Amino acid sequence: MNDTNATAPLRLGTRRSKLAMAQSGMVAESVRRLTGRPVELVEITTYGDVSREALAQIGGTGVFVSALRDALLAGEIDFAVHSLKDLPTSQPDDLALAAIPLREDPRDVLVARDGLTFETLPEGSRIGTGSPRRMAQLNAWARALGRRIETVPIRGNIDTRVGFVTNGDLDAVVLAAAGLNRIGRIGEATQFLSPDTVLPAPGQGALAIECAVTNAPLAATLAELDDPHTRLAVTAERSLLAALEAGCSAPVGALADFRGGEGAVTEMRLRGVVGTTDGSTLVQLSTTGPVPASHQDALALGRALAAEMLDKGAAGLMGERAL
Ligand SMILES: NCc1[nH]cc(CCC(=O)O)c1CC(=O)O
Repeated sequence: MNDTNATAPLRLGTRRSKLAMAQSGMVAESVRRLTGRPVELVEITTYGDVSREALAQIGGTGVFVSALRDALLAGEIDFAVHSLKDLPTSQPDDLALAAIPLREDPRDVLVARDGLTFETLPEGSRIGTGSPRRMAQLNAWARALGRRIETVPIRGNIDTRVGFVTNGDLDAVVLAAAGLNRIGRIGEATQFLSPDTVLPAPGQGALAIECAVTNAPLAATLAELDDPHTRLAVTAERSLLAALEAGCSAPVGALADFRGGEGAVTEMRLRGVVGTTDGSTLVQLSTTGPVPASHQDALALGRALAAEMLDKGAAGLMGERAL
């Protein structure tokens, strides 16, 4: 590792996409401020970047992360930044999630032509998303409004997906607010989708900073960038996902948020949804209780809500692999 020389640059492994570079750049700046050491970006190509298959069909989780993890374990880089929602729920023993910084907006947004919203899009509008979770909830929403929409499977980076609207191929696309914001295009969102209607992916909007467990001094330093409430929230969300035995491409949404009085946070609410991609069936549940006192308590909360969802028929919906 690099810590033998306290002035040597720290090597931050990153994917080449605009989003990954933006996220890595933000974290690099924080780590520079924290350590006083230079941080060097090392570009790495992952399978998720080169594959042309629909993400839901590649089958495995973590297509964006394995090459970064290989580089960490090979000692080619010192740390890596991931979108937490792209990380598999099981953590390898030899890698540490050293920090989960304060999460930004977890919501999905609509980017529609002509400033339209979900409610003002004309009948039969074509809405692009490659995510079974988004399809299920958009179709359920349309059914509830007595409206007809068509969800169209797309993939590609954020610029490509927004491009389907600007070039006139689609009426709208749905994206994560956080990603759009990080690449400087949040101004093009025409509607922020309330989690009451569309729950985001578990961990959406949060970053994960990972390093090798053997690099204990670096892990301890990076831990200063951790936000404990964000970590509790995403731990519960990901525990729910794991307990439903669902991968990152499954039609599962989850969001934990905090409530309290007089500035003090006292309660955490966890909401979860699973559905069929046609939106004909959604199992959506919520639980609220004291802020989990530990990582173990957050895991237990996610498992408990998942068990309730399975009781209500979620198991039958998990088998479905979208498109
Ligand atoms: N699926 C890819 C992906 N992974 C993370 C983000 C956005 C950033 C985040 O959620 O932190 C996106 C783009 C999107 O879903 O629109």
